[in-house]
Amino acid sequence: MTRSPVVFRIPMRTRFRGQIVREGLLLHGPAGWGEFSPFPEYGPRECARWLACAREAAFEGWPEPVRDSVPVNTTVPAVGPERAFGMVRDSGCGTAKVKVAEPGQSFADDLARVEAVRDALGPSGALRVDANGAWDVGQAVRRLKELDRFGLEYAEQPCATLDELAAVRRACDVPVAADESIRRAEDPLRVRAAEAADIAVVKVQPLGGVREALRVVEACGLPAVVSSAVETSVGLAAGLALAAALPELPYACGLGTMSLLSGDVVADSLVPVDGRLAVRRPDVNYEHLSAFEIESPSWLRRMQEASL
Ligand SMILES: O=C(O)CCC(=O)c1ccccc1C(=O)O
Ligand SMILES: [Mg+2]
Repeated sequence: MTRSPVVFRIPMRTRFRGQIVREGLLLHGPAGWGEFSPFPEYGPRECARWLACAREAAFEGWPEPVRDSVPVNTTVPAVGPERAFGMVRDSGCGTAKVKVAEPGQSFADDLARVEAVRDALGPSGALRVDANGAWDVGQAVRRLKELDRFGLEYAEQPCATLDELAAVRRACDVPVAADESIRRAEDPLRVRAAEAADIAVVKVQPLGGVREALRVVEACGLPAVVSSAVETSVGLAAGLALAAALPELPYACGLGTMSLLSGDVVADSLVPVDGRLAVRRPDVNYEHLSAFEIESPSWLRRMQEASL
């Protein structure tokens, strides 16, 4: 029996991307549950791809995995150094991604957070930063050189545009990863043509599902880092299916984001153990779900508008 869509609202443990709650809609079909949780600022055109991902999960299921677990990074929001140290130590992950250049934060705050994360990881850990496109080329080059004192694996979206990313790449040794330039682009393949990045960050919801993301990665020809959009374990499972199905997986995935949410809609959450997620698809648990379920005609409308 197919169930009606359910809307959830889950408080975040710390503010992330300026948000304090994560909302979305869960869609049920013969293949299981899918998550439709575009960010508030996304319009119907972008939302159509997010919905395609939920529909693939609910009606088709995913391609066969080629591995049974995947390495993940822990994600460190714009918190103070003590908190950042504790989050990384408690995560058990050997790779950490640190948010930098967030509104209201100074570069001194970023430096202190990155230093604390390096201390928590030890010298053998991998440390990446994500500026969400906030720097201009000059700032990016100077700041990445300074942050690289702590040893950077790569910098995610240091600047907003492809031309800027290409300029940063030419001027600095830290590898560049494209996130928003893939996630919000009409044509994600332009990243490669512009020689704007060394690495492609791929998220299944904004790309339109696991199969579509596999096609984008193949056509793009860059090594992929599979990441979440901070989803419940229903949405994370789709990202995990992509990471499990990619022919090559050279980097830890940004799928260790359950720790950013205060609850989940499944009983057996996709939480990493020793820095890895076992490849599986947890089922919705109605007791957990009911704790976060809300009435929301606006989410049903958002889904309809994304279908037009
Ligand atoms: O990559 C990760 O570690 C987690 C995902 C993440 O950072 C993220 C989650 C939601 C929206 C934007 C981003 C981002 O990478 O900028
Ligand atoms: Mg990013």
